[in-house]
Amino acid sequence: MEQPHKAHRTRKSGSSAKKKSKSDKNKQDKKQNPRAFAFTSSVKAKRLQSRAVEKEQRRLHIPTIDRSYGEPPPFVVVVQGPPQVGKSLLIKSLIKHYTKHNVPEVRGPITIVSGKQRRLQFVECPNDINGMIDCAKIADLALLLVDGSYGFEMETFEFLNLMQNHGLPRVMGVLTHLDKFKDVKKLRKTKQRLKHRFWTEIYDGAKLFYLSGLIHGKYSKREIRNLARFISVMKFPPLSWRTSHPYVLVDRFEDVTPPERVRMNNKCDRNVTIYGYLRGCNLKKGIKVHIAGVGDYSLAGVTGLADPCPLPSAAKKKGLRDKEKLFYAPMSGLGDLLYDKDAVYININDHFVQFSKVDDENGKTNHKGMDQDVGETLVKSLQNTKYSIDEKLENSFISLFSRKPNVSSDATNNAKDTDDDTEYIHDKQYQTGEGIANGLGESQRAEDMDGSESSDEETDAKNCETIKSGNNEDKLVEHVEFNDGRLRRKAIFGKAVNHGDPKDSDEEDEDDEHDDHDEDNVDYQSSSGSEEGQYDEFFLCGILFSASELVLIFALVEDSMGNISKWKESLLGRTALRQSMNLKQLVYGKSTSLATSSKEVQDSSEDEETDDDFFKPKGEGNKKLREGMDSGNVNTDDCSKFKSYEDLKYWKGEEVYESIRDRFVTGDWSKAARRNQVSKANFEDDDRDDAVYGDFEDLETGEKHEGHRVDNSGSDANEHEDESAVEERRLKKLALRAKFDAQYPFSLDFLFLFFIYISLAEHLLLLASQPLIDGFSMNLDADVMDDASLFCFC
Ligand SMILES: Nc1nc2c(ncn2[C@@H]2O[C@H](COP(=O)(O)OP(=O)(O)OP(=O)(O)O)[C@@H](O)[C@H]2O)c(=O)[nH]1
Repeated sequence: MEQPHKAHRTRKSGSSAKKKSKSDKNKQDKKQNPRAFAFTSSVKAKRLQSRAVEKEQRRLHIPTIDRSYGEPPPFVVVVQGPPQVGKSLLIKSLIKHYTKHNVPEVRGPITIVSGKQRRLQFVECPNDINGMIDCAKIADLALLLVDGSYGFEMETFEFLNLMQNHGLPRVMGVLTHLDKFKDVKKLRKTKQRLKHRFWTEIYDGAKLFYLSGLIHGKYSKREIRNLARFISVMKFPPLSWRTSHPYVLVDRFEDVTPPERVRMNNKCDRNVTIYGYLRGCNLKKGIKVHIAGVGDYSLAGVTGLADPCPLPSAAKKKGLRDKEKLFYAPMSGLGDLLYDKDAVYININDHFVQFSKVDDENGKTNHKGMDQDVGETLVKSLQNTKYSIDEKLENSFISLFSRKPNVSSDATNNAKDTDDDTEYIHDKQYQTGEGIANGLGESQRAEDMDGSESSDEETDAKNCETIKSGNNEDKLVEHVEFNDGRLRRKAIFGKAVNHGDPKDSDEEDEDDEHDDHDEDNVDYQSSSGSEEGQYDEFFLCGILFSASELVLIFALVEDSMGNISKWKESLLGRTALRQSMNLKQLVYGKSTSLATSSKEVQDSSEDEETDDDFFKPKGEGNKKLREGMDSGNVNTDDCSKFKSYEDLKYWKGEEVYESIRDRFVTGDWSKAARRNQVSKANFEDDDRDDAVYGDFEDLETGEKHEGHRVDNSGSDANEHEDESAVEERRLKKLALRAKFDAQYPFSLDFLFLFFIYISLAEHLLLLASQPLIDGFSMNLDADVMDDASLFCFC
């Protein structure tokens, strides 16, 4: 008989029971059939909604009306960068990518068809300011090439600035020469730093491409493809000024002046035909045109020609056929034809030409025993030259000024120690803006590069006269140096000075230490022992002392410091020259007082060996000046005025004090009246004296001038009458006063004192009634208190 199985008993305790309860709980928590992407919390829902709205908002733009019709002209891609950065190579690589053709030389604009609806015209920006200005005017896209191994150079920022002034087109950065970095870590760091700087200068998130190096003398195909794709899909918003003005980028021109006219007069007016795509708006016949670098001319006529590089047919198909990948580069010698100003050249590839290079080692030709022809030798020697004249000229440069700065021998040694092939020339400082594309409203200051390797920084600090002030991050310092056999103008921002040689990867590990060191370097000018510190001191002195004193002080410092302070000589001279000349001096000439004071300065500087003379109190000079005035030294202050200092009274005398006192209520008025009479009499006497001096004889002409003599005899009687009247008045006054004194027994003095006492007594009473400090009161004598109360109540 079959026994029934025992029913499974679920565990109530133990590990398996625990596990079971846990899984049951999870099952309960999980919602049945939850909907994908549906929100469960209201907060999350709100957040999602606001994010979606923001995204939508960001997509909205002010609509730009594109008024162009027909086939759009090719977009101009300007490739710009400092010399030898790889501009030509990039253009060649891009053209190779788009058209599968090799361009032997980049000359003039090169037009290519890059897509079904798009043509591009590549232009290499020349390395001169005029070329940059012209290119900034026409660029739809600017590819800014930067030598990554060296850092930013001034050309880049100059061009950015120019573009900003002409309406900023699309800008993309391309870093080259990155293969010079041996250390990956350092490469990564440099890339990051340059990217952030680029963002700071243009706008946050501006595109920066990296070309990691050369493969068989060309950039990597993958990198070029990426760059080309980016250019192909890029949108070029029309710039308003350009769309309303017609302009032509000339890609070919021909001189069509009749040759006979040129033969007759080489400097006759020429007729030139120019070819190019018309951009902006329509061009009218007879309109005045400006040819960049040439001048203003009137157009004789405009003709529409067949498109030399047409867009492919509009048939619906994917991509371009090879046949449709057209390009047009009339100045670059493409298609073996090169158009020049007055000629057309046919280019024959080198491998078609057989040069007879069969010379032996000694340079003698084995011509089957025959002697070599002179002409043949000349041709062969021409063939043997390694570089053409053009190349030689390009590589050479004329230096008008001595390149080496007058640095101290120590500094030069230091520079040599750290970097042998780098010679620093000078620094200039610029103020960069808050970022070139501020107008776009999207630029934000990215975090500044953190300073890194400072091995070269020390040399920078020593060799360059860098003037730093204010916010260092905004300062763009031009740093001219001799590097790689040519002059380069490095752009340095604030504390991020030289980011270093890509080869010195060993130093990278010590970054942190160097960071600290960097900061030290930034502060080098504030260190007291440095020359910069002394420079500050100089200006401090300039504020505290007048120019003449400054000269003296420096003379003393000069003596005590010997050769150390030699650098101040020029400053000293300049300060002495810059002694301020005021308007009065310019009009009336240097007054004698100044002359004397400067004489004094000279004298004292001559006697500067004696310290006693030097340490004179500050007001000494002024005192002497005053003495000079007192002794009747006229014209000391203003030549135009005559001021006799003898006439002035000496106000500090006891007598004068008394006379003043008598003029107040408390004084003796009668005395004052008497004194007045005396002074008046004196004054009249003086007048009489003046009258005596009034007549004189002109010795030159023999004429005699008589002063206005006043006949006093007639007026004597009147005088006596006046005197008696004054005496009468005085007596009257005295009588009045006596009467007043009789009425009021207190004199005025007494009344005055009386009022003072009253106010004092009030004060005392007040003090006595109030405890001074926590329960302490003033213990005053009972008599004093009585007196005080008496005063108060009377
Ligand atoms: N190692 C290395 N060399 C490069 C790189 N890019 C360019 N070069 C080399 O730099 C040299 C100059 O290249 P070009 O394309 O003539 O430079 P450029 O800017 O047109 O020079 P200019 O027209 O004289 O201003 C060439 O020998 C290139 O091979 C790079 O990324 N790495």
